[in-house]
Amino acid sequence: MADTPRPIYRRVLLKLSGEALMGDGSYGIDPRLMEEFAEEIVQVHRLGVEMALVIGGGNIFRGVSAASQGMDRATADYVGMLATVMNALALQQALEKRGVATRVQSAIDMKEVAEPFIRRRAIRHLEKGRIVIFAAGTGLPFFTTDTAAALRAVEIGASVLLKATKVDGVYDADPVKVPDARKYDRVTFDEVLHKDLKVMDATAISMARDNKLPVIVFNLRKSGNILKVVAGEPVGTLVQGGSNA
Ligand SMILES: Nc1ncnc2c1ncn2[C@@H]1O[C@H](COP(=O)(O)OP(=O)(O)OP(=O)(O)O)[C@@H](O)[C@H]1O
Ligand SMILES: O=c1ccn([C@@H]2O[C@H](COP(=O)(O)O)[C@@H](O)[C@H]2O)c(=O)[nH]1
Repeated sequence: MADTPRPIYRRVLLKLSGEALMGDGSYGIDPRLMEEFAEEIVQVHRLGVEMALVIGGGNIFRGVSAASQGMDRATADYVGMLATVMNALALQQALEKRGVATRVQSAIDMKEVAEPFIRRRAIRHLEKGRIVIFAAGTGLPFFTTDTAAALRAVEIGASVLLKATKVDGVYDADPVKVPDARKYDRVTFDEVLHKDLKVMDATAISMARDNKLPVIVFNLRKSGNILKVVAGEPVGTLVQGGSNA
């Protein structure tokens, strides 16, 4: 029997791609995938890792796309933030089915479905072993859930920001558009910014850099990857400060 993985982090912020939830569909949530992701998150949580989650909304609505078709950008962004609340509630349900206590905290007040975001309360939930899902991004238009993830990670004192997405790391060009793009095992925040590598937005990268928060970008669609990353296995790309030597 395989050894139980030993986590190297005490508290993590896991950012889940909304788009990855679509699976092979073109919109919404693939229920089978949601169950798979929830199962893996619960396995990591059972290792004793304090887990906070941020989930994107790209499977339902992206403000910038709607704005390009004529919708007012701020309004479109509020719709996008509400989309992340839908994903958060669906994920909460999938986690709680597995017997884990969770709390959703929303950056936009909606007391019938979620707690408001209160930093000290979120930390207390984590200390009590609850999984906390941060919904509605930062609560502000013109931002993204990647920035919300970096912000919340810093606020709760997470040791690392894990960006679980559709690609298996940071490349020297968008691998979806450039088939021979080369993947980095490690890259600095400054390189990501200077080369304008768009795997995460610049605000999120700057916030992580300024607060010395390491970021690991990896593929959510490869089963077992979250466990591997938390156990310190070299999966995806590590983005951090300093040199890559
Ligand atoms: N240099 C790069 N290296 C890796 N991926 C890149 C790069 N440039 C652009 N990308 C794109 O960035 C995407 C990941 O970021 P994006 O913010 O769009 O998605 P997400 O955060 O996974 O989804 P969501 O917004 O739905 O939560 C990848 O799908 C990839 O095509
Ligand atoms: O702080 C935030 C976070 C998100 N938005 C809007 O929501 C959508 C979905 O989030 P993704 O990060 O793209 O998954 C985003 O396109 C924005 O429109 C926001 O305004 N502020």
